[in-house]
Amino acid sequence: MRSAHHAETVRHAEAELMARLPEGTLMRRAAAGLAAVCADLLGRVYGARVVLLVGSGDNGGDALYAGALLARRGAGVSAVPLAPGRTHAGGLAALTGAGGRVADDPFAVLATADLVLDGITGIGGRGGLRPDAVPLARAARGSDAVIVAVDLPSGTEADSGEVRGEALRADATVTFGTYKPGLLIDPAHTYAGTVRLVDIGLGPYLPDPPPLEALQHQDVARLLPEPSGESDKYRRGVVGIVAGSARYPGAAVLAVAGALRGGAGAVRYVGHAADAVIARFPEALVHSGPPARAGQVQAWVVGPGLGDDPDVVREVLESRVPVLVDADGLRPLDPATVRDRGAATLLTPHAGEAAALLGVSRGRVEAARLASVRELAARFGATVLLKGSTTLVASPDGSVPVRVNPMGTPWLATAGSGDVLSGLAGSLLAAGLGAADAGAVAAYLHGLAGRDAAGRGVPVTSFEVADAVGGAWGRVRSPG
Ligand SMILES: NC(=O)C1=CN([C@@H]2O[C@H](COP(=O)(O)OP(=O)(O)OC[C@H]3O[C@@H](n4cnc5c(N)ncnc54)[C@H](OP(=O)(O)O)[C@@H]3O)[C@@H](O)[C@H]2O)[C@@H](O)CC1
Ligand SMILES: [K+]
Repeated sequence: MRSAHHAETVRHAEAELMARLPEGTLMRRAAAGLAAVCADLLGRVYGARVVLLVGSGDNGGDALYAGALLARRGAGVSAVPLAPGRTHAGGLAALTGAGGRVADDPFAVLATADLVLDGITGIGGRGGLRPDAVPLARAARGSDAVIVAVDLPSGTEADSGEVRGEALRADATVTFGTYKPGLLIDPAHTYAGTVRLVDIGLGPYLPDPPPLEALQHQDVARLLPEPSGESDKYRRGVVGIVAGSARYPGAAVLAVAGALRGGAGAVRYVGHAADAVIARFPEALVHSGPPARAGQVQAWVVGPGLGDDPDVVREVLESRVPVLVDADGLRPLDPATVRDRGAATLLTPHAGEAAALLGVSRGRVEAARLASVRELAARFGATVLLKGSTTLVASPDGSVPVRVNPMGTPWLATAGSGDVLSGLAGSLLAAGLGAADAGAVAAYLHGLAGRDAAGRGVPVTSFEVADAVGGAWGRVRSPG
């Protein structure tokens, strides 16, 4: 599991740890880890041209100490202070002592740099880059240099992943002590490049559980349902899929495709696309409805391609089993009805649907994904999976960590992809996973399957993604 903590929490942990250590130890640890990553990226340090963009705080200090270490190994290191007079004094002395210098012409050194370290702001930064930093960030981006952000890409918000203005686009980010939420959540995530964590010993001082976490293979493997020796198909769970319409039969077929790969013992389809479903998946049980008469299920999925059918959504929500509501099912949703349910509810909106539920613009949801998913979960008293390239899963209890899916891929932004995901997550619900686990595991497998299906670098269809889920499941179980 990868954990992320907010800036304020990191500061508290840092203060506790620093009280036990000689002054400057943490910054030296951070700088050593940072310099090691830079050396790795450069391949050959001797003779490399390194430029440090140095802000007024400790983020700049980290860059200066790391620059000093690289200078000692023979790199030509130039510092560009953005707030001369407020530059970290110890760091600047270390750099000049090691043979580094302050650049006379920042744009000239940036034009020929091999590596640029972004030490403008870290967890103390607010808002986007200030006007004086913007041309420097652009010059760095316009050069051939590898750009390494110190702790965070400057201009991104550590706690929320928001980008309020211009920010520096890095190829890699070296972060200290713990991940910051912004490194894992879009839009800031896309500015961070590859993220490397340097352990500076903060672990014992950070709260557990964290506010945000990202599953990894072994976490998903632990959560996957496992049929026991006595399982028959009904004990393994039946998932009911209420989806599709005469107009959109394809959504039903795709949701069933996802559900068949999610570990439930059987898939019961209810609706107007039964012929299309059975033609493609003869193993599915089909019923023309209504859902209450279709037979027992351990979880329902309602919504993909359903069209306008508020009555069927209401009927499914009245059931006593977990319900996943997606797509058209989200439109008629009333918070009180969902809050009053006796079983778990998992809502799976994309940004546009989340915006409609919250009564805000889609742009607002996309800019503030973490706040939006939390707000929805609180308002509906439900687990909410907000789709996107960094899918988030929030629980109704705000003290439970929000899960961020690290496996997203832009290849999944394709028609029908969400239908497969909802079937898959519903199947995991029927197999007995809790709503947050079902959502996070489904997003993970779906992302991995999307990456696998697009492995040849060609566009993928949603069926191909569904087909790749089995392989993803196997790989998570036995990596390598
Ligand atoms: N905590 C830890 O465990 C460890 C922390 N370490 C490191 O310390 C970093 C945090 O350092 P920090 O607190 O000095 O803040 P930092 O991010 O350098 O910003 C400082 C100043 O920048 C300014 N400023 C604000 N917004 C701005 C903007 N948009 N554009 C330009 N400037 C802006 C503002 O000053 P102002 O100009 O407003 O007076 C603000 O006070 C952390 O990220 C990590 O790298 C490691 O060394 C070891 C362990
Ligand atoms: K930075």
